Amino acid sequence: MTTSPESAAVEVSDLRRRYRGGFEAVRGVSFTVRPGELVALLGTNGAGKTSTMEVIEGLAEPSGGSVRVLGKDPIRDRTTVRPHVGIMLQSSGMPGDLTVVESLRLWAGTCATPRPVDEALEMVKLADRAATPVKQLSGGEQRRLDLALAILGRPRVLFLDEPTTGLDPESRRATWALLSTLLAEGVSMLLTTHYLEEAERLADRLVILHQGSVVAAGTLADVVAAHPAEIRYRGLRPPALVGNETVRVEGDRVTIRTRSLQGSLTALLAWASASQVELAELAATPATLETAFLALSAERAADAQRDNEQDQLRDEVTVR
Ligand SMILES: Nc1ncnc2c1ncn2[C@@H]1O[C@H](COP(=O)(O)OP(=O)(O)OP(=O)(O)O)[C@@H](O)[C@H]1O
Repeated sequence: MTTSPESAAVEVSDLRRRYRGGFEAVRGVSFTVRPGELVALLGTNGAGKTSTMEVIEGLAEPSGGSVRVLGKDPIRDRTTVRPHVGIMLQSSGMPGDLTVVESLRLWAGTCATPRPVDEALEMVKLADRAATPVKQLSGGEQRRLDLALAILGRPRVLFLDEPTTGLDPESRRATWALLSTLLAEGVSMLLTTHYLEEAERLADRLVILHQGSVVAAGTLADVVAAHPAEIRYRGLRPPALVGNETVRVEGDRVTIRTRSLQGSLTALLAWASASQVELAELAATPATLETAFLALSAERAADAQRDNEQDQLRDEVTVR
């Protein structure tokens, strides 16, 4: 199966997924994974990441919109697409009585051009656990076996659902290094994670979901640039600085949010020096993915509360 180099590895257009019972978990999601890039799908619990992934992986039908993997429909064209795809679910579901090496051999039998099993074991640093029954693996070792199974068939596209959950910091870094190597070899990846550092390290682009919709997307720089930096200190309220700040004062705690960190900080220090004001515990922090993510969640919660209050008001007016 060939695709032209510029065609997308994954193309998701206006995807919708409604569960039996009527709940719509995915509400018009669109994004692209280009060849050789890693896109991280982020969002709070229940945002719709797994619901989206399952449709892309061909494990569930969409109720609207479309998904293409290597230009094909992952369900209708399953026999063409599946040999080129590696999937790491939240749990592989391998029988617990099989050993690690038996699991890999069993799975290798389903792949067209599998890697040697020993190579896959080395790649995830599980060679010393080859003869261990799967049910005796630790949670982190189980996750590494899941990854070995996903990469065994030399996939062109990898779907990774929380690949480093439960891994210790050293194993997490080893997994990041392995994924970086595969990316450099041209493998395309779509990954979900709750570890924002993982997304910062690995992702070429981010897609942030909230209640089934995309609320932010782009490179890390794009997503973070949409959010202000913060300056905090204890002391007096400052005058207007460069003009685009918002200032919050609680007791003697001052928080300034600004889109021009250098300009605001320079003006603040100049004022403090000229007025001989002390800025105790002064700290300046640029926006990070974490602050952007928390701000997006807080904005959406505030939107939901406002909608709720408006609905209540409307109901009260209707009753009267
Ligand atoms: N089988 C189902 N039937 C009905 N609703 C479901 C079903 N599975 C998931 N949901 C709902 O769909 C929404 C999205 O769930 P999903 O598992 O996709 O979220 P997620 O972003 O992967 O969350 P997490 O980070 O907790 O894994 C949630 O509100 C969830 O309760």
